[in-house]
Amino acid sequence: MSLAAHIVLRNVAVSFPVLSFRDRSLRSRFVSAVTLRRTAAVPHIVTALNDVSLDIRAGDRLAIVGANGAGKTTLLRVLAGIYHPTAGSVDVNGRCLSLFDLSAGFDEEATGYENIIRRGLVIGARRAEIDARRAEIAEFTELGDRLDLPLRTYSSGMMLRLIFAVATAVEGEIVLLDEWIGVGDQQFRKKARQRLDEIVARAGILVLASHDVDLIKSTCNRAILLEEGRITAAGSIDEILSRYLGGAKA
Ligand SMILES: Nc1ncnc2c1ncn2[C@@H]1O[C@H](COP(=O)(O)OP(=O)(O)OP(=O)(O)O)[C@@H](O)[C@H]1O
Repeated sequence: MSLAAHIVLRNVAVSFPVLSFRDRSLRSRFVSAVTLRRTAAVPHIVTALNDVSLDIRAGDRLAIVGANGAGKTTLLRVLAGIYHPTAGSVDVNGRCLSLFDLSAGFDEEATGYENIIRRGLVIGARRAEIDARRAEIAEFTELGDRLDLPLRTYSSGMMLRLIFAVATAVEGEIVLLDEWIGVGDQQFRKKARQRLDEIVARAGILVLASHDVDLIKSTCNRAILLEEGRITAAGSIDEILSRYLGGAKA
């Protein structure tokens, strides 16, 4: 386990400027089309994270808990360096392995082999590292010659095998996960689960954003509750889960 890994967030905010259209009725769209007048776009700011401060140290298995839209994925993306905060500071010390946003980096027209490289770069691997592990990744997928075919010809189970094989061939001191990736058929699932367990055991830090109470309880040792982009509680798993589940026994 890496003892150097740590993450410090201070007063982090993430906002998205979006344009919304106040009146999208059929009538108003017809009038706009006939008069060539454009429907007024209304600028709007969505605040996904607000004033988030957090210290995560080696040995922490942190669960991010919260309702839909609370900001969990946005927080993972900030930790992964995909989003830069609009306010506050983010200090991530250690290499991140991003095992969420499963479809990011894939190209439907590229072959399985080409996609191994694309996806590897997206999750944080270096090109030389992917090249060195190409054969091992290919073997883990058990897809054989199908790796020479374009991704659009893959079934969803085959696609998941590829995603998982790439993800687990790369080491990370900090592992960022949303759900435990449930992959393929029974035989592959067992092999995948074992590999993921090893990765998590080796990681200095695990951050897991999930709605799965059993997974959180079996994996994490501390938790935060996100509500409308803010951390409203931090503490033990039982404490945070019972608060999240509305006082029901977790
Ligand atoms: N790219 C974006 N543009 C505009 N708004 C966004 C964007 N990404 C996220 N949001 C908004 O930010 C808020 C937090 O979204 P986020 O995906 O982080 O929530 P979440 O807790 O992961 O939700 P879920 O449990 O449903 O996956 C939501 O209101 C969402 O609509």
